[in-house]
Amino acid sequence: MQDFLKRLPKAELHLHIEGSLEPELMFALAERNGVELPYASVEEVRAAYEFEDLQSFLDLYYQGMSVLHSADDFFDLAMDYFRRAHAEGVVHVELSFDPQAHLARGIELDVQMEGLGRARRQAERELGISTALIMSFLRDRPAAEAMRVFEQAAPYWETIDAVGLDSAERGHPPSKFSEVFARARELGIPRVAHAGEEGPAAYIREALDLLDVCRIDHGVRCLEDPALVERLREQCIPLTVCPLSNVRLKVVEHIEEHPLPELLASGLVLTLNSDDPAYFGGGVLDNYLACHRAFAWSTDIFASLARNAIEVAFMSDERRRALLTELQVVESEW
Ligand SMILES: Nc1ncnc2[nH]cnc12
Ligand SMILES: [Zn+2]
Repeated sequence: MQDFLKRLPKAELHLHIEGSLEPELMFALAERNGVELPYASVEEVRAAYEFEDLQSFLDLYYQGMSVLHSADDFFDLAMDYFRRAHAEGVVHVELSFDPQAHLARGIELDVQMEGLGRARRQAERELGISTALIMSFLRDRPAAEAMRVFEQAAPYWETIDAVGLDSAERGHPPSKFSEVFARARELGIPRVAHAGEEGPAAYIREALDLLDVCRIDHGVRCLEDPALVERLREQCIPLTVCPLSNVRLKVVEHIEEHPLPELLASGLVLTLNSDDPAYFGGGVLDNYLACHRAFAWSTDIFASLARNAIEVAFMSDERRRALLTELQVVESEW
């Protein structure tokens, strides 16, 4: 099974590129940029990754990304991740990034976009990985700031595949960002949003009704509202589920208690993703393997999860056809 899961062509739809910053690279970039870290060693960083909830993780996540200064730093961050993902059989990565978190530290959007853009092109050329870029807005900061940043990003709208919504969920409902997302819609830019990770099922409804999103990131708390589950099923709204993240952020206590089996039984379109692989104990393959250990699913179920991700990804029809064929080959050879 391990071999099968590795060979499956996996598309990752929910990945914060800043959350892929491994402690080794964090130290290297801190030295490159003269940033002082509150840790003496890589081991000490890893030992600090004990989270009580989403906010306790976000505190370290924002601190960690303070080592990113130049376009080369963003390039190294993304390339480092693309190489690891490639080794796990990931063929398509949709990376989210948090422009406001970097702008607030004085790192210009041009710097962020240059580094990430260069890494995307190199990954496509050297690793054969296709990529999409999701510009995420921080829901715990003012909506007016998100709007300013989005307008400032006008020169890059063509290279942005979607806008997203992330950071501290509780107390920051999707409705706060109605205008920003309406602007994205007006421009023809697709929309996704974190909802129902720590926040209530009502936030998922809001994301659908007010932000007109085509996917929900996490969404696991939809199960608290059976009518909503039925709506998600009927409208085929995909959930980008991140099981290891949910365990590490105590959305669930143990992976065995994760609602994935119930979500599956409800007929929802599900995908498996890593969220913040450097902080939560592994990449996409580790998430597939964790589900294998916890739920002993058949190869058919894993193949259908991988197929869902390819089917709902932001990619060209030609690329989608090629990856679906690749998936079929792996399935038939197994
Ligand atoms: N799991 C998560 N939820 C919300 N915002 C995030 N930013 C990075 N990871 C996140
Ligand atoms: Zn996330």
